[in-house]
Amino acid sequence: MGRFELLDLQLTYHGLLRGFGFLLATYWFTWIVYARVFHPLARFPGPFWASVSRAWIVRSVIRGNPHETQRLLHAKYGRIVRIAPNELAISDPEAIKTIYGVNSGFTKTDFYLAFRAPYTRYPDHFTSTDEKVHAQRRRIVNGVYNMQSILQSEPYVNKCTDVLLQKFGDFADSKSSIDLLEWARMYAYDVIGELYFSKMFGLMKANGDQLGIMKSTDTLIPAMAISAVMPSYLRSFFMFIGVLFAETRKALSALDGLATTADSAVKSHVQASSEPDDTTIRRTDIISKVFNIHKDQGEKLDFQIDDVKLEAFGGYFAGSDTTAIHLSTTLYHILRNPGVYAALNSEITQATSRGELSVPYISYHEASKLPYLSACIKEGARLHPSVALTMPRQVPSKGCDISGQWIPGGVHVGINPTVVQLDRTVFGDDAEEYNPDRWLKPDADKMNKYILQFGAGSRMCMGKNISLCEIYKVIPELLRSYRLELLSPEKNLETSGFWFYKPVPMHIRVYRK
Ligand code: HEM
Repeated sequence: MGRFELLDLQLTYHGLLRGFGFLLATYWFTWIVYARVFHPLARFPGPFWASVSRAWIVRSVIRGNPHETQRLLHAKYGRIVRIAPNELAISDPEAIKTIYGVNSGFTKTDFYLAFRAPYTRYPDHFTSTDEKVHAQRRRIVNGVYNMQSILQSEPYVNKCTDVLLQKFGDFADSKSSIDLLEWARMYAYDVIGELYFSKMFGLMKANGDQLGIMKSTDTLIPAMAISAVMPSYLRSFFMFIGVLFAETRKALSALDGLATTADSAVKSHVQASSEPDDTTIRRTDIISKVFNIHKDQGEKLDFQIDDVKLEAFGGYFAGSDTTAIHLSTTLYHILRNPGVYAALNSEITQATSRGELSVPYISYHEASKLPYLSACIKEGARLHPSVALTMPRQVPSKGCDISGQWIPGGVHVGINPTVVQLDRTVFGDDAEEYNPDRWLKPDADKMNKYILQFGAGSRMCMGKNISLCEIYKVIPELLRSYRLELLSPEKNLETSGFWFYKPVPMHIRVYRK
């Protein structure tokens, strides 16, 4: 090739690059002018970069503190903040009903698709975005999750509590300190194992993770949360890159292990149900009840074995860490406030001596009648909800009015429980403090509708009763047998928030009473 031809080629190449650069700059310039001036959300305040690109929200989630950022944003900009070109974060407590109320017409956004397991026949309840399909599928299993049904599983929860109490006894004797969050997690995972996989995963017995199942959610949930806030066209690429990392592959193979456990749990039901002499395993746990729906009405409802397994996976993903966070942070706040701890202890001691709390197992019904315990648990959920991101919904096409502002249809809006549950107009000037007494005042019930800990409306948490059953039972059980002490009560709770609002390790010491 001659010298002039090479020069020509270089010029063409540079020309192309310049042309491409020019086009990109023009596109960005036009987009920024549109997003800032002409977009239907242009009048809403918020950080500049959030108004022009989703990169801002992705960065905020990668940093693991969207809850803190959003609180600061609302303090600076007010009740409605633009957190992405087409998305608003809302802090107005009255908007909970508008957005999440039954028949509000708001639907879950594509945010949730990032959490969906691939290749399922129907979407799982949590990620379902079609309200009609969601209502149909949820109706099939709803009865399994009402409190009456859940309480038939109390003996399985007691079994797990037994192991936890034994372990705490060992820690008391060996005078070793333990991480409250880690033990709450092992307990919550083992309960899910017992209820959905017909046996504990064995985490508490082994003093640590088994099959990598806790590590698996530690890896996958943050990745899913980051993926959920990015533009949907980038997600597959992001997930593909993720799979190149050994950590992600390990997390996925732990899920394979779980699938095998689910398979064998379901298989034992299939086998037992085909035995003629009625020697069916008469467990009254969740997997058995869900399996029985399949057995009795599977064809009519199109509820197959795979749907039974999907239910088990839902419990594992949605019901373990959420419960552990609620349990451990509530205990943390009780221990950190000596007055609260003393009052709760006295309530438990007196109720036990009056014969109102059974030995060896406190029942849910008994525990739920203790007013101060209830107040402590509600206050724990309020001050430290388990979810740290806005729960986004799409505004119905007719648009809506929120906080006195008109919001057009199609826009994504959401409320972050960690923001709204600290609202001073509802909870008072001490909203950032742990004060169970606020729930004992005569008109306290009015505050219930501003609690988003378990979501709201038709998308309200399905496993709420499972978690409440665990938490109401295990807290008085632990405090009745042991004195717990925080190792560093002066330290504030540090947290990270990738969808789940996780505290960092909280070390405690255990003493026998
Ligand atoms: C303290 C424990 C728990 C907390 C704080 C919690 C929190 C939540 C929240 C906030 C939502 C609504 C999410 C949204 O609208 O974006 C939700 C939904 C859900 N939760 Fe829970 N959850 C807990 C325990 C459980 C358990 C034990 C299960 C086990 C089955 C479970 C299963 C689900 C399911 C299936 C949904 C989706 C419901 C639907 O859309 O129909 N959760 N949960």
